[in-house]
Amino acid sequence: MKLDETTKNMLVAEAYEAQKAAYVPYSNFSVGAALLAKNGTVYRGCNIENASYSPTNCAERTAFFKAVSEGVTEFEAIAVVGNKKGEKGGFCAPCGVCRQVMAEFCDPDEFLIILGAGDKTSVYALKDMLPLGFTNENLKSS
Ligand SMILES: O=c1ccn([C@H]2C[C@H](O)[C@@H](CO)O2)c(=O)[nH]1
Ligand SMILES: [Zn+2]
Repeated sequence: MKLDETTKNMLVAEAYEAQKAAYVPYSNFSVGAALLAKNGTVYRGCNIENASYSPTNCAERTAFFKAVSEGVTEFEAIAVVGNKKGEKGGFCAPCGVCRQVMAEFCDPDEFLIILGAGDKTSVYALKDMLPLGFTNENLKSS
């Protein structure tokens, strides 16, 4: 999919809005995500940390799970922004677990990951962020 500038900028702005809700008392690193579904709906997500650390949910997965829990499973693109509170920071690339969740629902050639940092953006296809990923294709009999 080719992403136009307006959509890209809208998604990054939505990701910055989502970032405001980040619950990050342990890392102080706030992440926001904005997931564009094929039906046009944008799902915002933030990271949500926990005193026990491992239950922490990343912003990207929060956005995906919000959408999937509402029956929406087809997606175009996600924008991600992240930085330490009070700092500017650079691009925040999705962690491996979030890339795996993306691979569950998204076409690796088509789905786009937009990284935002201030006015800068950088766009990647999922296949370039998760080469040779394990998917439901691997579970089919050969
Ligand atoms: O792409 C990323 C990378 C990190 N985090 C969160 C997890 C944790 O709350 C904090 C520091 O790792 O940032 C995300 O939400 N998304
Ligand atoms: Zn993650």
